Amino acid sequence: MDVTQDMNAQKKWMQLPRDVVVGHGVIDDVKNVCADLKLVDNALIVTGKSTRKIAGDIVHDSLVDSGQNVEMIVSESASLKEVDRVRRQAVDSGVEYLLGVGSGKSIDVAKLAATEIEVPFISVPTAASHDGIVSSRASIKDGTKTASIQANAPMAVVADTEIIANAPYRLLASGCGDIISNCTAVLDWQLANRLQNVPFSEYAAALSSMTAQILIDSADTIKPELESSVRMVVKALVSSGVAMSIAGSSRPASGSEHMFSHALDKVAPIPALHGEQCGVGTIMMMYLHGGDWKRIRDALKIINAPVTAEEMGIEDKYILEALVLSHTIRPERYTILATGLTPDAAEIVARKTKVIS
Ligand SMILES: NC(=O)C1=CN([C@@H]2O[C@H](COP(=O)(O)OP(=O)(O)OC[C@H]3O[C@@H](n4cnc5c(N)ncnc54)[C@H](O)[C@@H]3O)[C@@H](O)[C@H]2O)C=CC1
Ligand SMILES: O=C(CO)COP(=O)(O)O
Ligand SMILES: [Zn+2]
Repeated sequence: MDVTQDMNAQKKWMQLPRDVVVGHGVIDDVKNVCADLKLVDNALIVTGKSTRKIAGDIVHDSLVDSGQNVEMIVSESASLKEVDRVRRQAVDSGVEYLLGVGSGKSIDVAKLAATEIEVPFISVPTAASHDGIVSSRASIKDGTKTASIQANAPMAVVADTEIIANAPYRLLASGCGDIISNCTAVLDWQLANRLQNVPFSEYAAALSSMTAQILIDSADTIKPELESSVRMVVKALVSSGVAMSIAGSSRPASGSEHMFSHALDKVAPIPALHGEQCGVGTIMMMYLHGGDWKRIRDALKIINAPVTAEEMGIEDKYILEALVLSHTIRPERYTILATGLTPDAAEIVARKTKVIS
């Protein structure tokens, strides 16, 4: 390989948020963050029905008071149809930037719409339920399929710990599950590198693993309605998002446990939250890796995140169906699942780890 080729092979474009603001009442700083980024007019806010009242209206009024033209759209679902609707409104109104104010669905719709029209996007999460609040990934439904789409990372993340602490604690516990899932995601990534020479970033892997380990070690500090707990989880989600940006993919934070979660989204009539499913998936995939699955399970229990099918409100049969389906979710991504679990092997995993009784 000549020098130019080698240099191209080494080229990597890492997109990271420019500003990350975390703290009590920082929602009032959104206007200052926009000013700092020279985003001073023509904004479109994407929010949810309930999160509009919690934060969307506050951000809207604050930006209007600072002299900006601001439109707001309530997004019902994280679907391609919704992204198109937002994109069309943004183009028709000639907006200069978008803000996702709410939970994962609103943030993903804003993130992908902003990417498609090549304008900046600011993430203002009202819950710390998964690392999508920071990442450059967008999970968007296209019919019955949910695709994980590469998008632009938010230019800024403004996480108001007071608002997030007041969200249902289940959402914070879900965010913890998504962080703890980094444990098996990194093990899968290392395995894929050894067996298939898949490109691997030591820095992204170390950051991702360390983030999960710190949270596991601090599990007993994660309590409902505590802003210090929110700060810890948000910083961990930021860290996971940065690891994905360094890697240029979701590999540091998404492995076999995520494939299980995506499979459960397909087969379960009423799936649980993303982070909850990933947490339970991590228990079982850690067992397959021959790792300390009990430590994972104990940490999730301390945090009061679900560790069984029953606690997720999902029937055992869907856990087994999802386990057998998991390896087909992203066949190009090699993990411990390899060519897939047989039905009897799936039952052994789920029973040994007490996910099903
Ligand atoms: N882009 C990415 O990297 C990722 C994206 N996702 C996607 O994110 C979506 C799931 O996001 P989630 O936030 O887990 O669920 P969600 O977006 O469905 O929100 C869950 C519920 O929490 C409510 N909520 C949010 N903040 C609240 C607050 N402060 N007070 C009271 N209620 C509040 C919402 O109104 C909603 O009813 C899915 O579409 C999933 O595919 C999941 C993981 C990663
Ligand atoms: O959820 C994610 C990381 O936590 C994103 O991963 P996916 O690429 O599997 O959607
Ligand atoms: Zn995730």
